Amino acid sequence: MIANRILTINGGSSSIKFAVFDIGKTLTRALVGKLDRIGCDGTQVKFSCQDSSGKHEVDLAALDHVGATEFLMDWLTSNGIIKGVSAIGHRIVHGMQRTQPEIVNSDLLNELRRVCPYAPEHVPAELSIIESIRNRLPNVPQVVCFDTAFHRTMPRVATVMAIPRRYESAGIQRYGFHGLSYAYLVRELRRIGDSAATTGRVILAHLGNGASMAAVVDGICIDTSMGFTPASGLPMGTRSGDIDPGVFRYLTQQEGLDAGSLHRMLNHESGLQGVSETSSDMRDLLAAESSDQRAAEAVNLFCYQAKKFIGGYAAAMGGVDTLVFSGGVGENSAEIRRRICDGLAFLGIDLNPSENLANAALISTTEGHVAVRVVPTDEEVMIAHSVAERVPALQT
Ligand SMILES: Nc1ncnc2c1ncn2[C@@H]1O[C@H](COP(=O)(O)OP(=O)(O)O)[C@@H](O)[C@H]1O
Ligand SMILES: CC(=O)OP(=O)(O)O
Ligand SMILES: [Mg+2]
Repeated sequence: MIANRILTINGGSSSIKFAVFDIGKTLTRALVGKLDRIGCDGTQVKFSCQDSSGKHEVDLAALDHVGATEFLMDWLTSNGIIKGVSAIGHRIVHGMQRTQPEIVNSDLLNELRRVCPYAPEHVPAELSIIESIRNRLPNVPQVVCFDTAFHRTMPRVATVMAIPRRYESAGIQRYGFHGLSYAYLVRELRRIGDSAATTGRVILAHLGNGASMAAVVDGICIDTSMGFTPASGLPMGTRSGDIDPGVFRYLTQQEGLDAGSLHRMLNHESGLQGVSETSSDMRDLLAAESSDQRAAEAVNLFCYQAKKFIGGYAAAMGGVDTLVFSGGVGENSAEIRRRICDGLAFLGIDLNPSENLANAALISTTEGHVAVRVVPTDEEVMIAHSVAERVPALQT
């Protein structure tokens, strides 16, 4: 087989991000793109893609994940890209106890179908993408990379849930997510020579639509804010984050919500969207907060909870040497970083305002003991590396 390109697919609950890498001595990104607003009733799906010839954008009808995948594969085929693809890699949000990327076969797909109830927002859609590609390209190897794998090093004290022990056998525990992003950030810290990624205490903040943090000691994850599902921890675009279980009883008894509507409310109508009543998008809220108290409250709630997680992880690790901001909010919003770090000088966290405003790679002052960094994450390149390692024909 002539191995020359890897396609990566990062299927989210309402989006598919994709990239194509040329395989040479290193992996070179040839193309990136995204399909947005998948499965949103009556909403057009937007396709956008950037390659060396420029940007391509198409407005599509409302589509589910299979329809969006079919469009993507048709587009890649008609543009002559798919014939160069020798292997395909996917992010799978939940892998239970799995620690390594795996090549897809029928047995693995059957096993992963059993994982669906653990991450119903993500895994069914991710599997439907794999199956649709498999029908089309049965001879192209596909590799799955698990978001949970990074967190498998967490000690029991961080994974056990304080409910009756018997539920553990049903798999109820903290798993943690955003692991491909965290693995990339640790790798990047090492590449730039931050020794805390090898021997030290690091807090990684992946603040995007989905938002979480991880505490990493000597390169090993010891705790993370997402738990049994990606709905817990920090408040997010539309997810509540941590919530008092008493709310479930109240809402089921007083408001007549059933399990399905509770799930929908906590995953799709909560977080920034729920509190602001206008938008799940941090940019919209920052623009509106001076004239809209609800937007201001949503932003403040996000920053306050993020600050508390940093304090908690500093306590868990006995201090912190490096703090990393990543994800769409973490990489781009100086204002959010400023508010999160405000008042954390007692931990040695002190931002340099001009570097912070410039989204510089290092945004802390020399007076602070903590190196505060902005590192753009790259889940796609982590997937591509895993594909190159797992598919023997691709190894150079
Ligand atoms: N300049 C910015 N200022 C504030 N928020 C931003 C900025 N750029 C992007 N964001 C926010 O990043 C979030 C999306 O993050 P991203 O990591 O791209 O999402 P996803 O989880 O879908 O991958 C949105 O809330 C968006 O408003
Ligand atoms: C795991 C998770 O929450 O992923 P995303 O942020 O892509 O929704
Ligand atoms: Mg994301």
